[in-house]
Amino acid sequence: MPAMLTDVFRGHPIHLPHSHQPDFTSLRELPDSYSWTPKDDILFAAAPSPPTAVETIPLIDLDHPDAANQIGHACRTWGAFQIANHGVPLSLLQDVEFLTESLFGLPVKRKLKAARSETGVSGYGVARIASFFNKQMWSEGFTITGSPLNDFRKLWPQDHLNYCDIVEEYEERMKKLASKLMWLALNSLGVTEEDVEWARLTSDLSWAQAALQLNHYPVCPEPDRAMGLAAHTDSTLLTILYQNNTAGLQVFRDDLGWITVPPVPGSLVVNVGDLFHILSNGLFKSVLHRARVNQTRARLSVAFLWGPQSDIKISPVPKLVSPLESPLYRSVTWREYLQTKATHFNKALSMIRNHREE
Ligand SMILES: C=C1C[C@]23C[C@@]1(O)CC[C@H]2[C@@]12CCC[C@@](C)(C(=O)O1)[C@H]2[C@@H]3C(=O)O
Ligand SMILES: O=C(O)CCC(=O)C(=O)O
Ligand SMILES: [Fe+2]
Repeated sequence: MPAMLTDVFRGHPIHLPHSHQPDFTSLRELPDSYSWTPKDDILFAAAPSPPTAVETIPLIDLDHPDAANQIGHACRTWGAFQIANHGVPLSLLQDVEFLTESLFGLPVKRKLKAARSETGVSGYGVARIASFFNKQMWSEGFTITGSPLNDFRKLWPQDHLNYCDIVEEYEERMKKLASKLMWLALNSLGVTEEDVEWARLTSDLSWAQAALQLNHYPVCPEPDRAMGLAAHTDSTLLTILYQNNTAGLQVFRDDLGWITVPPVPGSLVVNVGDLFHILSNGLFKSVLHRARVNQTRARLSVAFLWGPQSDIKISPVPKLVSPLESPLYRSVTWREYLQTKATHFNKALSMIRNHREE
């Protein structure tokens, strides 16, 4: 039985105030506990891109003959890109959006019946990274790992099976797409399946696993002072994100500041996660991103967080390490990395970095 994400935080309990989750719709003013300043997050006020900024992450057509190189370039420069012609039916994206809207539209009391436990991964609550900030985020989330059946039964006693079917189909499509994207990106560096031992051993993707994170950013009375989801990198190999038609996702570039990722109907956003940064020996950037909120429109997003089975050791592909240097990172399992992230948050990558002799 492979080690599952479900168990990852068993020894890492976290106390988050899910049960104090407000009914956002009833708040006419931003409570002080939700008002962010640069003191709460040093990047809070970092150069926001002007609304007219022309530069943003590329939109790549997966049917384009040069898609692999375009993806490789985007992974090296932005650590993120959008994709069109990805093969996931629009009707399935609409079903997932409908499910997400229905879930967060339930009364808070009902959602709390499926609250995430202190040592668990699945369920309703605030994002795990909330524990690293003094201020609260203007959002609510629901995480799915493994079967959502138990949680969904609590949320929708009557029609949970329909919702389970949507999740199952979505995850099936996403896992194939994620694998395709990973190989396109690696191929652009000259890396093939022969070079990645753990992926070579199984052809059916059984080396991989995923979590699905549903996010809801309600309408906010003072969006400029609020934060939907604070700046973070994902701990994944890749994350595939569906966003509804309301802007809010921003990615950070040292040279440009925060750049908004405009929603493009039918397309999906792809983020390079920390494990892909490690695997590529630092060539691909894991993108720092966050979600801002909106005064007139609620925002929804669905993140497919994809990585290897918890006990597979990920280390830089030898082909990408110069013979004169040691690999940039030591090897790490997803379990170990998530636990390091749960304790050290944005210092996690530097904690597994090999320090080179000067
Ligand atoms: C697999 C995972 C990645 C994640 C932690 C988790 O165990 C399940 C939730 C994921 C999520 C989603 C929102 C942002 C994030 C940083 C968080 O707090 O929970 C990510 C975690 C991550 O990528 O580290
Ligand atoms: O809502 C978004 O656009 C970002 C969500 C996100 O970063 C996440 O779920 O990890
Ligand atoms: Fe994220």
